[in-house]
Amino acid sequence: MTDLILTEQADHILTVRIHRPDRKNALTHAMYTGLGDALEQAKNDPDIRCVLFTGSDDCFTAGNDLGEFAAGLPGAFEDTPVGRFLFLLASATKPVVAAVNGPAVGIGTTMLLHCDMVFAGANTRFQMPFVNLGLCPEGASSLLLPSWLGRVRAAELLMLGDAFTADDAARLGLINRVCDPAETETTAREICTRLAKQAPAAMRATKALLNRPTQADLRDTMIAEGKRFAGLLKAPEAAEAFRAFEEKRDPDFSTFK
Ligand SMILES: C/C=C/C(=O)SCCNC(=O)CCNC(=O)[C@H](O)C(C)(C)COP(=O)(O)OP(=O)(O)OC[C@H]1O[C@@H](n2cnc3c(N)ncnc32)[C@H](O)[C@@H]1OP(=O)(O)O
Repeated sequence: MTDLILTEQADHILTVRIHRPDRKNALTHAMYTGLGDALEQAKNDPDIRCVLFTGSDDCFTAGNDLGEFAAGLPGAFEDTPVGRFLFLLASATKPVVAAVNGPAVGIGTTMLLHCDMVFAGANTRFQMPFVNLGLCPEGASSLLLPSWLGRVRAAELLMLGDAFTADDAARLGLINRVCDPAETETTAREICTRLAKQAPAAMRATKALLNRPTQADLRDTMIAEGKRFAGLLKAPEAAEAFRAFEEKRDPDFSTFK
């Protein structure tokens, strides 16, 4: 049980809030377990008709805790808390909405690819800096981004790993709306309220049909990504990237082959 993931159930909506302000909401194994537990709760409780993921007005999440990354993955990807969370998210049958502000880094961006609707504050900075960290894509982003955005746009986001704005994300079709950061959560909650009033069986069928084109390959993709990711985590390139982050400098990959 972690107090860094806060849940609240009201009006048929389960709000799941990432709350680790001193570390920019960076996600630890315990926090992934909390996120996975929340999705199990949503799956099993018929009173819950919609899930809302959020952080605070100035931060969604800085992605995986880099200190924990340095210690490697605790087991095969599919057995880790992050693997369980991503599988549960990708197989959720009820609508999932995200309200995002500030940094949404790494899994903070890729988890949104599995949300049904995403509302982002104008202060949001999305980023998938996997290669910049000596790592590779996760969360089935290597499957979903090229199929939705096209190969070259996906390669740009994943290979350069630059941050991009909420306006960029809206142009790419990755989010629904750019909001005033103070109103992102309220806007998302209004949508959740409407989703929770919709016919549940029709909603499940619609979600299943929207997911159908990629669903069969999602799990295999995540496992393939997870295998490479786990290998790269143990390699010197990632070690250099993590050291550089700690030392607040750019990584130097010039000597690696
Ligand atoms: C399977 C999942 C994969 C992934 O998610 S890969 C992605 C991993 N994440 C990252 O690479 C992001 C690393 N963090 C950053 O780049 C920056 O932060 C931000 C852009 C998110 C925010 O920058 P700024 O506003 O300048 O804040 P700050 O001073 O860098 O951070 C405040 C404190 O939070 C700690 N922190 C930030 N991100 C992480 C993290 N991901 N893991 C652990 N700690 C983190 C810092 O170190 C610092 O702490 P102190 O105040 O003690 O210096």
